[in-house]
Amino acid sequence: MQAAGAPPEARGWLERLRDWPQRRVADPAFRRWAESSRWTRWIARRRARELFDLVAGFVYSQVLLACVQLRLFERLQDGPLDADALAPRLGLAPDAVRRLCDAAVALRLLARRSGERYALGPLGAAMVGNDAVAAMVEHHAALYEDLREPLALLRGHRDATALRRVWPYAAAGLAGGAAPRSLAVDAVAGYCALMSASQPLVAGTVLDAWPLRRRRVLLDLGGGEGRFVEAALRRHGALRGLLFDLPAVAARAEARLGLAGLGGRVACLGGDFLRDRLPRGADTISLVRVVHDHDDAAVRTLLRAAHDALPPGGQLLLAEPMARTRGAEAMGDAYFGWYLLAMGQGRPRSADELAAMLREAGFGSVRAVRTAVPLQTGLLVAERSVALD
Ligand SMILES: CC(C)=CCC/C(C)=C/CC/C(C)=C/C=C/C(C)=C/C=C/C=C(C)/C=C/C=C(C)/C=C/C=C(C)/C=C/CC(C)(C)O
Ligand SMILES: C[S@@+](CC[C@H](N)C(=O)[O-])C[C@H]1O[C@@H](n2cnc3c(N)ncnc32)[C@H](O)[C@@H]1O
Repeated sequence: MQAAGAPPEARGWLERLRDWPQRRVADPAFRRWAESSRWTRWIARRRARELFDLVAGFVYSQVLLACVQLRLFERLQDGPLDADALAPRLGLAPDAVRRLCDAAVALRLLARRSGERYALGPLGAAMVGNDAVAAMVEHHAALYEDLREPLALLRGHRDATALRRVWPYAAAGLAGGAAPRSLAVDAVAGYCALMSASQPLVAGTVLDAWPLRRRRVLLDLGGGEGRFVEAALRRHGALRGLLFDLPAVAARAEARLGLAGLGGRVACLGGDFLRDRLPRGADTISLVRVVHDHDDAAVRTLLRAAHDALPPGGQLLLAEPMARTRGAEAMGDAYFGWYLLAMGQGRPRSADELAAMLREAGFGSVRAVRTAVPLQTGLLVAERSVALD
């Protein structure tokens, strides 16, 4: 194996072959030739468009944000409207409506119809009633504030990031940060609401991929306000639930699940899953959008504790967006990689890395389960061996 960064002549022929096109493209004279040749210019145009999308990504995001804030997609649900009809409903001048809608058409959020009317486009249609994605889009103000100076983030110069205020348990390791266990109910309200609103991206996808038939008790670790446990209990009438989260969050879950009429089937327990003994009695444990929040040492502690809390044959479901997801690579290492950098802890991990950590924690078998939309969540199911381990 060659050391990374080895000189070209020292590298294997296969690697040099693979890198050859990029070396050619990196030469401005080659690019000039390839842009004008009839055989290659389609590739040049496609690369130009892809690169332009990276340059302009923030602008596109803000067009989407404006549409979400104005509830534009819902307003077009009953049929196309022109700028004059939209203007009073959006509280904008007709020219501003056209500016927004033309941009949205270019991004396939909207589509143009005769009579200068605007209709839902293929991407805008998928946003109608999609409160989960809308909530994510709206909270990105904090992320973008932190990303304004990417090098400061990379160099670790930004302790007081906006995202750390959104996720106060991530600030717990910092000087002056509260221990997660002592966070107040209103300190967790913001992220609990965001997680509740976005849980529809996850719960149905996970439970479709891995129904909890024949499972008796589900313990949802870091279960937030209980949306996942609620979805599982509603699907499986005989299932009972346990929810474990920080005390302030568990209290919110208990109140919400009680109002939802599930108080008799779920117990909500407050504690710190990195320091406290986990409750016993569950044959299934779920970690939904929890592991990527934590650094490797904490994940090892958590997975080992989950393993020890399960009986032989017990199952652990680990569901979260995963790095290197085929077809959604940018979601993992680019989006979540930088989101978690700004948040101050954790990292996205690939299914293979997570599987290795699960085995290291003692699980005898680990399988990757395909979900309908892997961009929204991947899923690993690990089983504690029946034989003594
Ligand atoms: C009818 C005819 C003739 C043709 C139709 C053709 C057809 C079949 C079209 C398909 C239509 C369809 C089903 C579209 C589906 C679209 C979907 C599923 C879109 C999904 C989009 C999901 C998105 C954009 C998800 C975004 C998620 C984000 C940004 C999540 C962020 C999560 C964060 C920040 C979590 C934070 C938690 C922490 C701190 C990391 O732990
Ligand atoms: C990103 S949220 C996910 C919530 C929920 N599972 C979901 O998918 O909607 C992570 C959850 O882990 C909880 N959490 C973080 N650190 C914790 C700790 N040390 N002990 C217990 N819960 C913790 C947070 O309070 C939060 O509810």
